[in-house]
Amino acid sequence: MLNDERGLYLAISALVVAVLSYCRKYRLNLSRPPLPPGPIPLPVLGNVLSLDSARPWLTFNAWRSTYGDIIYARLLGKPIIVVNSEEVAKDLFERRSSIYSDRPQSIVYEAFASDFNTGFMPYGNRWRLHRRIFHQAFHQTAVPAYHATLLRSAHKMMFGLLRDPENYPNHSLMFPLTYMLSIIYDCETTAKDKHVANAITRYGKLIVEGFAPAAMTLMETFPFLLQLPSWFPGATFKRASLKCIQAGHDVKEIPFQYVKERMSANDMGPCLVADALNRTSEEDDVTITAIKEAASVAFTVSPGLRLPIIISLPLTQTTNTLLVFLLAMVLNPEVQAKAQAEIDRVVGKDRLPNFDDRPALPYLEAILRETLRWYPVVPFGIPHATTTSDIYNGYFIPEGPTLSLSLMYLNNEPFRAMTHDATKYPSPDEFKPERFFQDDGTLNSDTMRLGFGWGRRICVGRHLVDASLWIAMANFLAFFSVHKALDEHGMEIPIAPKFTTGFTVFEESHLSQRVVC
Ligand code: HEM
Repeated sequence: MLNDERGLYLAISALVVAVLSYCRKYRLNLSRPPLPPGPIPLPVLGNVLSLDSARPWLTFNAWRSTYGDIIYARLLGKPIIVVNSEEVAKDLFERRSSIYSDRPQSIVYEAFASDFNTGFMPYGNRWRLHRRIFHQAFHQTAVPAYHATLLRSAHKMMFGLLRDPENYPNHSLMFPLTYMLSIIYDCETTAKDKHVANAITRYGKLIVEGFAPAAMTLMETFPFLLQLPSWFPGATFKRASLKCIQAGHDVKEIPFQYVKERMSANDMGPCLVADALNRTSEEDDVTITAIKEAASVAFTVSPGLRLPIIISLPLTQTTNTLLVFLLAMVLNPEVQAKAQAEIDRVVGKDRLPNFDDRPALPYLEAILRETLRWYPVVPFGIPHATTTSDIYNGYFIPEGPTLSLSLMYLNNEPFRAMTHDATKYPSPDEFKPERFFQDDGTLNSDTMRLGFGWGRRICVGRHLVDASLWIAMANFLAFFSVHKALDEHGMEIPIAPKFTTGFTVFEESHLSQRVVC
């Protein structure tokens, strides 16, 4: 009897709490400003059925014309906020960066050895430590220390192109891999150092295989799939996860031990890991772990990469930008010729360009900016999330990790909408480096940093990327040209630019281009 009374009492209490909490939520909903406008969601599915999954930017563009620059939608129960203009992006990610610098989390990050990736990490102390390590190595005034390495890597790419011009996408992949291995681990891509490169390649391969976007959605929807024992029939995700975790451990440890051993043998040149270790006490385990993790981030991979060789995401982005540059050159031979004439005038024909030539080559500078504008290769950016709720322009922006306030859904077409905003960039689809010049013939102040994100999560590698792309483009144009390939009758094969969809885009029309010296 006593038990029954207690049970009844508990049930009534639970009911009262539930009703009160519902009323509180209801009152709060009534008293708070409205959510941003957006399409009406279906129960459970949200707006997922109206989304073009292969080309979500088409849906976002359609929504944009109806709902404006900031849109609220739900995808399978997950709220997302689509930011559709540069102005709103700056307001939120820069002016209110203390609120909008988190990242949405997923249970698959840890299961697929991606939780140590700075780009996916929640806003907090571990992320701050990573950013500090990157900042020390890659801030604007640190980058000239890498000029010699970048130049050497560009020359290596040129030798590759000279020997084997057909294979230029591959040489464009090797270029960032060569300089990054050197800058981070003082390691060459030679046979002697193969175990470092092998650990990186194995990690990349396993992540790309195991971390496909469809599998990721399945695991997020049914997290128990990751709890199954690995021997369980059909537990493929679990087995893939275990392999990735091992490879994730190796990709941090093997290159790190390589640096430590060479430091002990006094056989180490300057590099990110050695420099960071020299600044750190041996007992500071937290920082040492962060050094291992941050160093390997340059070699981390994302879902959906479709490339001839799997290297990392940051390096792939550099390669993809170079391939966009080559596409722009083959489609705009007059731009290529004008840049080559500038290089011939400033550098002459007896040597190759180096970084000292940069201020005297404004047209090449404009080509670099126009390449970043014409086709940004990280069309979705990386999603941001809020740490607290906010009110923006009269709209309520909810708090919480499920709020994916994201460049992700902002970009590709919307992001291209920013870089293709006809009021800022007239005739936006045309490749016109001239748009970056002022009436007096000098370059304007628009350095196209738009493609590297905003605020506290802005790309840490942007200054290095800028220097590496410039030196690669300068050396390429000084020595090579890219033209349309010829068919068996000697006629030019027309080029139809084709880009992969996904997190990072890869230009695929290279089969109808040829590089000549
Ligand atoms: C053309 C090449 C590259 C492009 C276009 C690019 C672009 C981006 C973008 C759009 C973001 C997201 C920024 C945001 O959330 O607002 C990002 C983040 C990041 N990038 Fe890059 N990136 C490139 C190369 C690199 C390289 C070479 C590195 C190597 C160090 C790198 C390291 C990172 C890291 C660590 C983050 C995450 C930052 C954070 O979450 O705090 N990126 N990048």
